[in-house]
Amino acid sequence: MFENKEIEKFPQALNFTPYDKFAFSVAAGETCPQNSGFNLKVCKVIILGDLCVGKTSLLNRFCYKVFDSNYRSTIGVDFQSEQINILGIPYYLQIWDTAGQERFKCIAQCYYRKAHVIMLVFDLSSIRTLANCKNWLRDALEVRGESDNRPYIFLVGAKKDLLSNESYNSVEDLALNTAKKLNAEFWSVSAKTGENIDSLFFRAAALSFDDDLCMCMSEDNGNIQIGSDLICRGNKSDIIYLLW
Ligand SMILES: Nc1nc2c(ncn2[C@@H]2O[C@H](COP(=O)(O)OP(=O)(O)OP(=O)(O)O)[C@@H](O)[C@H]2O)c(=O)[nH]1
Repeated sequence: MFENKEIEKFPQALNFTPYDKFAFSVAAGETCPQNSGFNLKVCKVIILGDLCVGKTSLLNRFCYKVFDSNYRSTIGVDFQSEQINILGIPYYLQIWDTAGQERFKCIAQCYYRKAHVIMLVFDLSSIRTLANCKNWLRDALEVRGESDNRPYIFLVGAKKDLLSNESYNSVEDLALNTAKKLNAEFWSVSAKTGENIDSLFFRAAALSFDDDLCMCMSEDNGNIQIGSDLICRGNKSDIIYLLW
């Protein structure tokens, strides 16, 4: 069931049985047995950042594979739901696009709660918008409920197509520095060319999916279980590694 390259990286995969594949489908809720204890969740992503940095374009490129060079400011908030498949397992990304305009901030903040992923977007060709990312993150974390987990943070440099290699390299250093301070992963993307857009959202989904799967699996004497179903022998981190 696993590719040779995966087995090379992870020899224990040889011990996995065809039942494992079934088990992962069960984990996705396709034929979820009663009391399996697994409830597949949606990954909530919120996209934040200054006016006109490219938030809506990011969403449109990922969900509709289109790019529009005309600018229409977002009013309040908007959202799209996108299904992706991870090893054949359906998983949902609920992506919230917020307005960069200050006057809509209060409205958008109502939607920040329980986010699994925060994407802080800045325009690679406007360094000022990078500096503001820390404020967007501060505001988003402030409205988090006490029981909410800390979301995964992505610092996303948009409009990469507008920069020469030389200017990109100097912005990248600054962005990496900022990402480190914010405990974020830095990604540079272009909604115009599509560069890195799918990879960015797949990465966000993968991290969130890992968490969901980890929560639903239990480990007992080297047996991995979902609810009362034995799915394989090994340990949880090995399985997660195999999935990605
Ligand atoms: N060249 C280039 N232009 C882009 C890219 N992404 C967005 N733009 C342009 O930048 C402008 C603003 O893009 P939007 O996606 O609307 O920006 P936004 O951050 O959603 O703006 P608000 O909704 O007002 O906060 C538009 O004219 C887009 O066409 C990109 O990757 N490359």
